[in-house]
Amino acid sequence: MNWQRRLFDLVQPQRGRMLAAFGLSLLASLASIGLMAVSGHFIASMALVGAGAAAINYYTPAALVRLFAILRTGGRYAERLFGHNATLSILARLRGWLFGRLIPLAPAALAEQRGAQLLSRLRADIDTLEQAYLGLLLPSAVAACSTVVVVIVSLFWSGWFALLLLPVLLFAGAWLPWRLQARHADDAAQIDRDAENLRAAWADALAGRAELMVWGMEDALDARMETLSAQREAARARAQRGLARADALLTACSGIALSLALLIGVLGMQQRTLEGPGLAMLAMLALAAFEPLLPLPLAWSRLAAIKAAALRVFELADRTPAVSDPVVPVALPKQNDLRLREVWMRHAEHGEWALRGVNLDLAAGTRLALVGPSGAGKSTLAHLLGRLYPYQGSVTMGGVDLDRVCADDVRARIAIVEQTPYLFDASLRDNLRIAAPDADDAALARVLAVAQLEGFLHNLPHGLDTWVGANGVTLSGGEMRRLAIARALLVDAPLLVLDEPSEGLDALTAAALYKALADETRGRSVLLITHRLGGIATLVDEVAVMEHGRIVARHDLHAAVVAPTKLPAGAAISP
Ligand SMILES: Nc1ncnc2c1ncn2[C@@H]1O[C@H](COP(=O)(O)OP(=O)(O)OP(=O)(O)O)[C@@H](O)[C@H]1O
Repeated sequence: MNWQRRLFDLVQPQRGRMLAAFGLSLLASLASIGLMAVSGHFIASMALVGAGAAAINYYTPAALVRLFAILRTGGRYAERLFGHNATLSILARLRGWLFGRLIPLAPAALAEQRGAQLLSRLRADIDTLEQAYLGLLLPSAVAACSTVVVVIVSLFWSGWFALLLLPVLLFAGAWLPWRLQARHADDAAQIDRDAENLRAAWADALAGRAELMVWGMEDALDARMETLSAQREAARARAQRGLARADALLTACSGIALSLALLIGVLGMQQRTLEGPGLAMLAMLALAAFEPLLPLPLAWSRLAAIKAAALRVFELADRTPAVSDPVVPVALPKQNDLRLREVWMRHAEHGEWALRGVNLDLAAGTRLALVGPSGAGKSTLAHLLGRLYPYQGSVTMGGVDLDRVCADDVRARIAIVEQTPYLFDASLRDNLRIAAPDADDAALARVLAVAQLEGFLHNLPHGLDTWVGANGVTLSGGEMRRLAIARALLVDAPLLVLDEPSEGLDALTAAALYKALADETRGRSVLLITHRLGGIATLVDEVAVMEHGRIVARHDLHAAVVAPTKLPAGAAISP
């Protein structure tokens, strides 16, 4: 299906609003043309009456002038109202639809997209698509229908005039805008590319402004932005010149049409087939016929950007989620024994394997620390358990493969605290309630206390209503991580996976955290991913060592001393 058809199908539910806006816009346009034509006729007639040349019916044209004037003014107002209403509904529909498509894609199927770029591009693309109706389709449809009506009306006055007017209108209303957009398609693509690069550079510069200042990179970034802006401005100037030329040609065409009207009118008067008022009316009609065509060059210059935005949005929306729920999902049994057999996983389709045949048994109630050098694949294992990436091999819980279970069911059994958790630009309360929307303040305070944030909460003037800022910008790394732990504790999951929970914490707080977590998760399984082995014996009973995507050793912490060669360099266990 081509992009126009898909876009049209998508906005189908708004067709009532779109049709209403079209009807009103056409009414306003025809009323405007009618007003000019009847006024021309009326003024010329009145002049002739004044010169004593004729007597006329004064009331009908005067009433028509008033009617057209009212319709034009009212129509324009209602057209704006309905047009913008239709556009906003289209925007809401497109945003909702795209959001629904993108969420299942994250993060695996969007792995190669930079977050800032994706965000800025989507915002801009959806805004561009919004113009497809109000900025392109509506003016084109109104211009086409108005032209047909003008030509039919002209036929009643002069067949010759209609015949000669038609090609001029077609040239100005169809050929000119089409030629303009075809000629400047490259410029439009360049403007589009530069705008996207500029937006991404801006987003990066804002997010990484501290680094840029520390490393003195502001000048380099300024220079890059200047180059991009200059390129974009040059393309815009070329496109503007093209637009100005098209506008000038359009004005020239209306002059030609006026000349034709006068020529044919004068000839008609000589042959007594037309009178003075008829000539004035034809002249005004010729001029007014170009009014609906005036927005077309600008409207059609948007086509390339709209097409590019639509193709990008559809390409993204058409991606298949890397992990999707099975067609016929199986329920998880009550048992919570986790077993991994020969599990292989990578982050991108043709990328390096991050897990290379992992075998791991985690019987219900087991508390295990997963240690190993950086890049060994520990966090990847956590992602796998969160059903965020596809894997090969077998991962079962209670004997049922997680592939056969709905991701939501898996996440109700396995709560994961990411190494770099994400906090939303919302209050502390809202960030916690993502995990348990019905949790009351007492429950939130309780899990915050387990996460050793009781004092922190106590010192906040706005308590749970405190705004944490975009990605928890107002919090320290350690506070963010503990907030994420508190969030995970709200889900009473039988298996808790903690990725570096003590990172950024002083030794005393880390020890208190492990102790509180041990009490809180009594009877449940814990998988603790960590580099810092100090104090872990409070929380876990066993240690597994991971290297190059495999588990290479496993030891009972309370029974044996861990083989030093299998621990990351510099690590030492102190119970
Ligand atoms: N999103 C990603 N896309 C591509 N490759 C990734 C991604 N995340 C991790 N990797 C790669 O996968 C491998 C395993 O990374 P992982 O984060 O699981 O290691 P880790 O043992 O948790 O390391 P650390 O202790 O430093 O957190 C690494 O080679 C890493 O570069």
